[in-house]
Amino acid sequence: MSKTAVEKIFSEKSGTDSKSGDYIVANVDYVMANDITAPIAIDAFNELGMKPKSDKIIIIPDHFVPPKDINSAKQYKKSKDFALENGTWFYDIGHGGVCHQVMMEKGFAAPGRLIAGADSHTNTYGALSAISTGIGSTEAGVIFATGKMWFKIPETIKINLTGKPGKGVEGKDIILHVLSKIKNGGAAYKCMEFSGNIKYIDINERMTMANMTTEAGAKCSFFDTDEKTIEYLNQRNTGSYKIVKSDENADFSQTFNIDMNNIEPSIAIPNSPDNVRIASAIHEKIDQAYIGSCTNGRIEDIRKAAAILKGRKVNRNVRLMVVPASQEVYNQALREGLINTIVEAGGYFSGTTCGACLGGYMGVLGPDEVCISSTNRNFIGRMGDKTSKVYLANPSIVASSAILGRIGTPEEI
Ligand SMILES: CC(C)[C@H](C(=O)O)[C@@H](O)C(=O)O
Ligand code: SF4
Repeated sequence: MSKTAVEKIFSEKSGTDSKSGDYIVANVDYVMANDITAPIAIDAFNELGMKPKSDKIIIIPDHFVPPKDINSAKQYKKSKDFALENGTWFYDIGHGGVCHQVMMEKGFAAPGRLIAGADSHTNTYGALSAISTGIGSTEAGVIFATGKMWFKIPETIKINLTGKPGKGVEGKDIILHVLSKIKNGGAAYKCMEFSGNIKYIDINERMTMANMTTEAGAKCSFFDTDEKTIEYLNQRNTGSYKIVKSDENADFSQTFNIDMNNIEPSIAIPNSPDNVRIASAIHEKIDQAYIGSCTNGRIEDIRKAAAILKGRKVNRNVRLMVVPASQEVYNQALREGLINTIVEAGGYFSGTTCGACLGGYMGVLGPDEVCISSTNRNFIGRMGDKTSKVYLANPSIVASSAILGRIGTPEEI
């Protein structure tokens, strides 16, 4: 029987011959939790009175670290104590970063793996042909103890990419375009598989796209393994993995044909990531420009921002925040002199954290403030006060807007 990639991986992990719609219990390769979700998972785990499957557990404090207040210090400490006591994988402040970026960098994400994470953007590792999905914190606690979890195998929506992205079109623009078609919730409990001309899309951009499949409600995402995937994996300590792909005649629940020639640099306007407009049509005045997060806080994103900021100045009415997605990204930006460029332009460059992406700290928006952001969500109050507004765009547009003092594209500076 022909199968989709997701059907193949779930069949293998459950030792069954299953198809979409089947309920199975699967062996999970890794389970990840962060400083918000690990404390809840630990409580659930403790109730079970079992020994932890430590080699499968990865704890990555990121949301409110370095701790911003006493409560976040308690969450961080509880996560860290559990990790150290039980010998799980643990990436402390100074060694880690935003959980999804760290999962990719440290080689946990690899083709054919099944990874569960107590964070909704765990979908990101589909960029490396893994099946990875966000789960509840208490479910994560059960995987800590058993190494297994039940799943309903999702159907797969095929996103068939034709053509070639034009000038200024990045992975962010492609996924915003896809979201504008598929809509918020349009892929609920489905796998979004990107196929066709993925050769034009670099791994960092595939990560951005896989990351934002969560905003369509997708259970997971999937890109085929190609030369770019292998090149990325060869630089990481992945151990062995198995390349899996959908059969030609597999049963896809829906196919979307997207011609990348028709995609323009785009912006999601408040208050939903699927509320997408052509970037050149938006000129709103801004108070903050934010580059960071698991969506677009990678070295490639910071390079793009620095190239635009070089020799220019951030508008006096704007605070530009650049927050690398991991310590590795930070270190690389330092080596390449990108931090100098950004700081000399008047930007604020911070250590790695989720921080303002979810309105936590380090750039929270006040009443009526407007932010252009390279992150993934612009819901009401996402980055601060409920009257504040968030526009989502690629990092090049965020950097040019920081210079202009209003939303604008690199062509306008
Ligand atoms: C706090 C965390 C559980 C949450 C998520 O699950 O996605 C956060 O990362 C977010 O982006 O909103
Ligand atoms: S960077 Fe933002 S979207 Fe990503 S895990 Fe952190 S809070 Fe969630």
